[in-house]
Amino acid sequence: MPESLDRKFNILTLNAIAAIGLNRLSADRFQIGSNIADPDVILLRSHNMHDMPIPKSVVAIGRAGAGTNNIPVNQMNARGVPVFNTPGANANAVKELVLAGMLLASRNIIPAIRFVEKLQGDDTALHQQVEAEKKRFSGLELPGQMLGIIGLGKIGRLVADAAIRLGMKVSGFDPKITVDAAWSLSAEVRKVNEIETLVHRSHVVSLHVPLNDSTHHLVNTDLVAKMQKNTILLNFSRDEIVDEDAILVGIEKGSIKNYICDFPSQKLQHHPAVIALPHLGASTKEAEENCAIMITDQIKDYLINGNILYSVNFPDVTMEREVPYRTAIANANVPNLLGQISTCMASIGLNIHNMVNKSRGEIAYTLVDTDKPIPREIINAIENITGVLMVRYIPKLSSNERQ
Ligand SMILES: NC(=O)c1ccc[n+]([C@@H]2O[C@H](COP(=O)([O-])OP(=O)(O)OC[C@H]3O[C@@H](n4cnc5c(N)ncnc54)[C@H](O)[C@@H]3O)[C@@H](O)[C@H]2O)c1
Ligand SMILES: O=C(O)[C@H](O)COP(=O)(O)O
Repeated sequence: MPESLDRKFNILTLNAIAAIGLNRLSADRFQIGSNIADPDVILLRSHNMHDMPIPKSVVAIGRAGAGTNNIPVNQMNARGVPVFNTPGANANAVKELVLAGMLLASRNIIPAIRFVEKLQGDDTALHQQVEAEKKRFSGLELPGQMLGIIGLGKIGRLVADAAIRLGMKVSGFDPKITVDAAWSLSAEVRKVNEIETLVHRSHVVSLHVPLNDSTHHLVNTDLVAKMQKNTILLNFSRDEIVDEDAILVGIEKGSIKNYICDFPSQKLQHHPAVIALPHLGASTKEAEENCAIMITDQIKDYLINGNILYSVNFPDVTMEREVPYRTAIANANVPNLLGQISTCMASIGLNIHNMVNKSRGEIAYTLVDTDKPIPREIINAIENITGVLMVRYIPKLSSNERQ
């Protein structure tokens, strides 16, 4: 058995990943560190990978979290490298911060706290100033207010459920909603087909979309102009989903009462109507642990069995192991590649025991189990087929073979 089949997998971490997750990768099979050469896998949270060279050795990238805009996913497509994330694992943490933001804004809590901090005098003086000035911070209650949610995925749905329980009315806009997400949505969420209509009807608007070309500056001057007077706008998704100049104009003109976000910027810093948190949405012990457990389990199953679950660029592909000899192939989604792969295997009389092939956009992924081991020259021949992007031969080694 070639040495390379029995070596440890190298895992490079670019951010701190909760130990409860990393501990699932046993030391006999995985070497993990923040300074590992020739990594098989890169694990990260928000580290920006766009400007770093990604070693040729990398066969997967695991994002312990939801957003993958910090990862060059298109570049990985071209290399046949799946990028994984952890849908839903930090959704409750974000939901709680959205609720906090909504309450902070609707009850004017931040300026009220600042007012109290500046009070001077003895208790009698403090009491007099409090009672004289508290009307400045009078707020609104949430029941009956309309919350408009843009993006009804893992987080948007939880925000909708919580808001309904608080007595709010909820509308949602999500032209790309998945069937699963639609099934799990409360029947009380009113579907709105145009984003302009949604913001026009809402007292509070919350953004829960990924950042990509189609959502960049989704909230722009035109959309802000459609908002009701005194809208509370929450952005716990990504900074570039809003045009910050449009936010400032909206505040100036009175259509935005408060902008609450998780992404501080120089332009918005110190603005009295802006509440900015330091990207805290997923920063709870529970979310960090959920994400770490989920991503390490996905990566382990991919490295050892070739199975893919929750990738943002590859289809979900899993197959039970009935025989030890498995090959995983990533290729361009073009005609006749499967035929060429099976011809390669048949050329030395290899019998295919089981096979699964799925495609997603321009990528296809195949798991092939054979009754016998595959010689290196056949793997090389498959690698040389035009359109094949990555081949991994991942036999399940017996304890004898592993020694
Ligand atoms: N602040 C934080 O710490 C934090 C934590 C987690 C996630 N996030 C951000 O929140 C985003 C959403 O997370 P999620 O877990 O809910 O993801 P998700 O994939 O479950 O949901 C995203 C939803 O947005 C919808 N969508 C896509 N484009 C849209 C568009 N143009 N208009 C309306 N809807 C659109 C999709 O159909 C999907 O239903 C992440 O991509 C990430 O950027 C931030
Ligand atoms: O997309 C996400 O999951 C969040 O933005 C969380 O990012 P973090 O893992 O860096 O806190």
